[in-house]
Parts: sequence; structure tokens; C-alpha cells
Amino acid sequence: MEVVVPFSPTDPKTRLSGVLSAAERREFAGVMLEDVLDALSRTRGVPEPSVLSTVSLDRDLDVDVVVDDRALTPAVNDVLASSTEPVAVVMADLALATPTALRRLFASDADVVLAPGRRVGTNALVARHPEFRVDYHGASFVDHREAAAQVGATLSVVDSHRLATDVDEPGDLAEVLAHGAGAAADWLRDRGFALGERADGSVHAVRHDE
Ligand SMILES: Nc1nc2c(ncn2[C@@H]2O[C@H](COP(=O)(O)OP(=O)(O)OP(=O)(O)O)[C@@H](O)[C@H]2O)c(=O)[nH]1
Ligand SMILES: C[C@H](OP(=O)(O)O)C(=O)O
Repeated sequence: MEVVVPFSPTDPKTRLSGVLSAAERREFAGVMLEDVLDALSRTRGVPEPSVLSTVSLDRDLDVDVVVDDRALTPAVNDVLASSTEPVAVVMADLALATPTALRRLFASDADVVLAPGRRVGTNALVARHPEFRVDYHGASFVDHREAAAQVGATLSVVDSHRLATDVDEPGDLAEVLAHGAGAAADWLRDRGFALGERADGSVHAVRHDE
């Protein structure tokens, strides 16, 4: 099994621009990456991942970093096409990922295992079928389900709140504050974020003055 964690650190998490500065978004993306790598490293039976990054990284991660400046889909498809073993792709923004949740991704022996995101993306997958290829962005979970069917691959879908929560939008920060046990939750709290309730009863992350 080859495990890759795609990462694009140049201008990450643009959907969080309303609540984090550009420098904070870069820092937060790096902290989430470290949480994901830590969770993977504590998941029994899972080989050491490599980071598939668009640029070389100045942080010391204790894992291999492969640089490919192409967009996400061609970069991942190149790994799928060239690997002689099953490939797992786990996104770097899964700040709630834990070994227990990740074990479910690796436990299935289906040809294609998909962990959908809450907005119909694909937060993690395992591909054992040699012809399966990815097409990220948009409703990629639906596209990947169809792609698996087209190549005759057996499919398993992992229904996990922790793996479904990719941190893209301000609303996702409340999930991190409520359920995160890693560095990303601490990073948010250190920058003044806390759970707050609106008059209509909805819960969101509020930033208090630092
Ligand atoms: N290697 C690689 N990884 C990417 C690329 N684009 C995004 N990623 C990674 O793929 C995962 C999902 O990324 P997105 O949430 O779609 O993009 P993002 O840049 O983090 O956030 P937005 O700017 O809000 O879209 C994250 O782990 C990103 O770091 C890319 O072009 N190449
Ligand atoms: C990579 C992409 O992530 P999103 O842009 O949906 O967060 C996807 O899941 O297809």
C-alpha cells in the first residue's frame, strides 16, 4: 500500500479568507497536515505516508515529500498509474481524523474505498483497481463512484463524521473546536476562536480579540 497526502501550501484554504489572514491560512493548513500525518502514523498497519506537495516544504515533517506542481487530479492520477501497489489518498485538511476513523478506510478490501466529504467531495480513498482514476473537485464523490462502476471495481463507502469533515469553510471551524483533539483545535483556540451561539440557536466559531 502506498499512502499519499496531497498538499498545496501556496495559497491554501481560500474559503477561510473571511476569518483568517493569508499568513494564518498557510499556518493553519500546515498544522492540519501535521494532524493528519500524526493520525496516520498512529494507525496500526498503515505504511508511512508521503506528502504530495505542489512545492518543496520548509517544515520538517519526518516523512517523504514528493513535489509535483501539477493540479491535484493529474498529480494523483500519476501516482495511481505508476504505482504497482494499492494507493490510499488522504487529504491534508481532515483535522478530525483519528486512527479509529482511518482504520475503517483501510479495513475494507474493496477495489475502491471512498470516504465522502460533507459537501460531496472525496476526503479519502483507497484504490486497488489498476484502471481507477480520480477527478477531484465538484461532486467528486459521485464522480468517483461512477468511475469505480465504469471500470468494474467493487466499491465500499466509509460513513464517518471524522473523515467527512474537511475544513474548508468558516462553519467547519466549529467542528474542529467541538471534536478536534489535535494541533488544529489548539491552534484555533490560541488565536482566539471559541464556540459561540447565534440568536437563532446556530453554533459557530467566534473569534474573540487577542
Ligand atoms: N498536490 C496537490 N494538492 C492539492 C492541490 N490543491 C489542493 N490540494 C490539497 O488537496 C486537499 C483538498 O484541497 P481543497 O480543499 O480542495 O483546496 P484548498 O486549497 O485546501 O482550499 P480552497 O482554497 O478553499 O479550495 C488539501 O489537502 C489540499 O492541500 C494541488 O493542486 N496539488
Ligand atoms: C479535492 C476536493 O476537495 P473540496 O474542494 O471538495 O474540498 C474534492 O473532494 O473533490
